[in-house]
Amino acid sequence: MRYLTFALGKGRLAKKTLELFEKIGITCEEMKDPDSRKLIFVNEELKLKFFLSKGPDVPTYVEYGAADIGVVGKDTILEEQRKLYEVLDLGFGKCRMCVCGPAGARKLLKHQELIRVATKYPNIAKDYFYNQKHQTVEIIKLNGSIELAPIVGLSEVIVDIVETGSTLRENGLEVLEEICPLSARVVVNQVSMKMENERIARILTDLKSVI
Ligand SMILES: Nc1ncnc2c1ncn2[C@@H]1O[C@H](COP(=O)(O)OP(=O)(O)OP(=O)(O)O)[C@@H](O)[C@H]1O
Ligand SMILES: O=P(O)(O)OC[C@H]1O[C@H](OP(=O)(O)OP(=O)(O)O)[C@H](O)[C@@H]1O
Repeated sequence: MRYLTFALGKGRLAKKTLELFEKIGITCEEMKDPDSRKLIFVNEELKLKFFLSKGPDVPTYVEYGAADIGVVGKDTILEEQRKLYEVLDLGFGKCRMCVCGPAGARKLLKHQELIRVATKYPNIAKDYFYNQKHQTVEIIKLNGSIELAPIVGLSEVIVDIVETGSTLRENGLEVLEEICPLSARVVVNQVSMKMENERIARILTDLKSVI
């Protein structure tokens, strides 16, 4: 039997993902060591391998078949636009993709003005403004602390993740429009889905029974 390989994002979703796998009897003790710098872990008995990558790289590993299965946020799936199957909503990592800014920016959106949009998610922002709202905007790609952009005058609004809303509140910003709800999803390589259908289907059934 060949190894089934799982790609997990090493950020916020990792702990809950491992807890969920543990509930269905898939454990990888080694992965829980917070001091470890090791990136790939093997469970010989179950013939499974797990590796930790940057979240946005999970869909890449899965598309190319370097991983059979991945767990990643819906935001990353939408942004990366990789060829894969999204098969299960795990129901954790819940948050929303939103257009945010100071209250005063509301009228700029309403009047479809040519505004600047700062974001870590340029593809999601483009799709929302160009295809859904038919509003021409300038997209400015940032890599983090997106809420800074409207405060320092880099952009009028941002497209970013909102979970509790604390970051917005503490910076005098608010949700202006909601783009879509987000949560952690299981993704599967398109060839693995056929070649390893039985094993993958069993894992998905087990996961569904505990979420
Ligand atoms: N408050 C939140 N902020 C950001 N992401 C969240 C939040 N709540 C849940 N998530 C989900 O967790 C996923 C992982 O987020 P995390 O911040 O750990 O890594 P990342 O932003 O993908 O990568 P990095 O921070 O290393 O650039 C996100 O893609 C999103 O789906
Ligand atoms: O609604 P809240 O609960 O405040 O969470 C949302 C914030 O958390 C994320 O940032 P993160 O901590 O990943 O830092 P980053 O902006 O540097 O990526 C996200 O980009 C928001 O800034």
